[in-house]
Amino acid sequence: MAVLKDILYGVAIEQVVGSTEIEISQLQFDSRKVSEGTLFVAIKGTRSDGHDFVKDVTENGAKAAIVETLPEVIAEGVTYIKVANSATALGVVASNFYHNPSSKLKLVGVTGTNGKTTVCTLLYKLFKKLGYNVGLVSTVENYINDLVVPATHTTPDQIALNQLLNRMVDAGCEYCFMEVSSHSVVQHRIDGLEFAGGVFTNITHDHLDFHKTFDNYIKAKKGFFDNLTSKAFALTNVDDRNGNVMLQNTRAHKKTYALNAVADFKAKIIENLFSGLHLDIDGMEVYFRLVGSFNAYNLLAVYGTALLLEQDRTKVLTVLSMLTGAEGRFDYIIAPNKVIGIVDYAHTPDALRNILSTIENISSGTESIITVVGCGGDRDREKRPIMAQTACDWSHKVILTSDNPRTEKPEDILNDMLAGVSAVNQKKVLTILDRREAIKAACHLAKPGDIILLAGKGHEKYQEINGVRTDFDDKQILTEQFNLLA
Ligand SMILES: CC(=O)N[C@H]1[C@@H](OP(=O)(O)OP(=O)(O)OC[C@H]2O[C@@H](n3ccc(=O)[nH]c3=O)[C@H](O)[C@@H]2O)O[C@H](CO)[C@@H](O)[C@@H]1O[C@H](C)C(=O)N[C@@H](C)C(=O)N[C@H](CCC(=O)O)C(=O)O
Ligand SMILES: Nc1ncnc2c1ncn2[C@@H]1O[C@H](COP(=O)(O)OP(=O)(O)OP(=O)(O)O)[C@@H](O)[C@H]1O
Ligand SMILES: N[C@H](CCC[C@H](N)C(=O)O)C(=O)O
Ligand SMILES: [Mg+2]
Repeated sequence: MAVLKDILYGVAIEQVVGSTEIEISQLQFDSRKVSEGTLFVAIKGTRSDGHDFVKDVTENGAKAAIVETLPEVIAEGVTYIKVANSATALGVVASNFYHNPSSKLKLVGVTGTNGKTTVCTLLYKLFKKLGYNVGLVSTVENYINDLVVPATHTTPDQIALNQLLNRMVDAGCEYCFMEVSSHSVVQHRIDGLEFAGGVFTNITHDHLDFHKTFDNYIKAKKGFFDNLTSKAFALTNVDDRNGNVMLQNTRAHKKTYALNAVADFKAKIIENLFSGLHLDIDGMEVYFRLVGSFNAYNLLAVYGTALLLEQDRTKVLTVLSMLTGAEGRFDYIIAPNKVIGIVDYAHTPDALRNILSTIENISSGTESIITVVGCGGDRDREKRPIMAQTACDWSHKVILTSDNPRTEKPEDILNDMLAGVSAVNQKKVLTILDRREAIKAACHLAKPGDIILLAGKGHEKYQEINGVRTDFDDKQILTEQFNLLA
């Protein structure tokens, strides 16, 4: 419970109709979940407009509504707060309602097309091992210290996020590492939060269905840094061509990391092996268990963040050298007949190219690389032909299959992918709609020593077809198939 006036603190109010001295029992932006005493926040979404439900919610017990446009009929006993942006207002109100949790711990946000989960998960594991109570907000799962809280989004909505952060504060967490998706910046899910720091990994092709242009996508990521305060740090990858763009208008302390460019935190790859990376990191030679040159960037981002959070350099590197990455990222198993299977979450062209070039670099050159890959439905269509082409360019055999078709026809997605397969590559490609059958086929094709890459689903435990999620786990299916191989 809270008094409306108190939780409106910091909201840019344009007009108030009714009393703000009323008790609020819960916050809600979904009319279907309103109960007695709710403060409803009307948000214009991608499919509908919350303002269309303001009348319904007041009939169902809502006592107040935050709106961008006042309704024609003002219900008696209901308070209306008019603002310019209700999603931003929700961020501020949710923060107040849950006692401003982000100001009570050190919250670090990580943004970028790829590497967010890896960097946040490593930071979470590192700070736990350094002896702190820590929270994690990530695509795979959220953590309140040791307690797992299932994740629904990469970055939760304003209410879920502040509620989660509040539980972290109650559990004594001193740090929280969270992924900041570009959707969350544009939809103001992170508004009202106080960040101790922001980290940028990279930006490459993805989510153009939502952002429409690459420029808008860059602006979305930059928006996160633009809103950091002068007390925060902004750590960016300056080997990425847009790394410096993130720092252009930020008030935060600007810090950089790179393998190639001049930067505050530097690393060099000494060896990149199947067993892990051997790096020179700020003049110290360290072995890490993560594989692939892209992970040198992730490790460097983690190292830089830990130092900016005033941790001891030697302790950080010692712990970091023992850590494994996030579930479903370069997760490999070896069959009894010595076929190697790798499950990875590469679901963008850049990630797919990185993972396949890593596999090529660490393979002996005599084995075949068999890639099983699909593209998500109701998501960026433009990446589909590019991902198929990338798979062909770096593999000996490619099986195109389904990866969460959602509400789209799986055949249509495969046709979009096939458009990227050149005439010369046609003979490499098979299309098998059913992902389980595609994995089985890859296992049948593989000879001892060959490498199978299952890309795109990583940790996911479901396949979403026609809006229905059924149990599906790439690694489990691969393990079953491997056990059948003599
Ligand atoms: C495209 C997108 O991002 N959609 C998110 C968005 O929903 P929306 O804009 O479509 O909402 P809408 O259906 O148009 O409704 C608008 C408003 O009316 C309200 N409403 C609607 C119907 C009704 O009967 N009553 C009612 O009150 C809704 O609650 C909402 O407040 O706001 C919702 C509430 O915060 C999110 O749950 C929803 O995420 C959907 C499920 C989603 O799939 N999002 C993905 C694309 C996403 O966010 N991904 C990113 C990153 C991915 C990555 O890691 O690369 C993430 O952070 O997870
Ligand atoms: N720094 C990086 N640069 C490029 N590719 C990377 C990097 N780190 C990881 N990848 C690739 O991207 C995939 C996804 O990594 P990760 O889950 O860490 O990214 P993410 O940014 O959290 O993705 P999402 O947007 O889905 O939340 C990995 O499985 C790997 O193939
Ligand atoms: N968080 C990303 C993950 C995509 C993973 C892939 N398996 C897919 O379903 O497209 C998204 O929602 O776009
Ligand atoms: Mg993620």
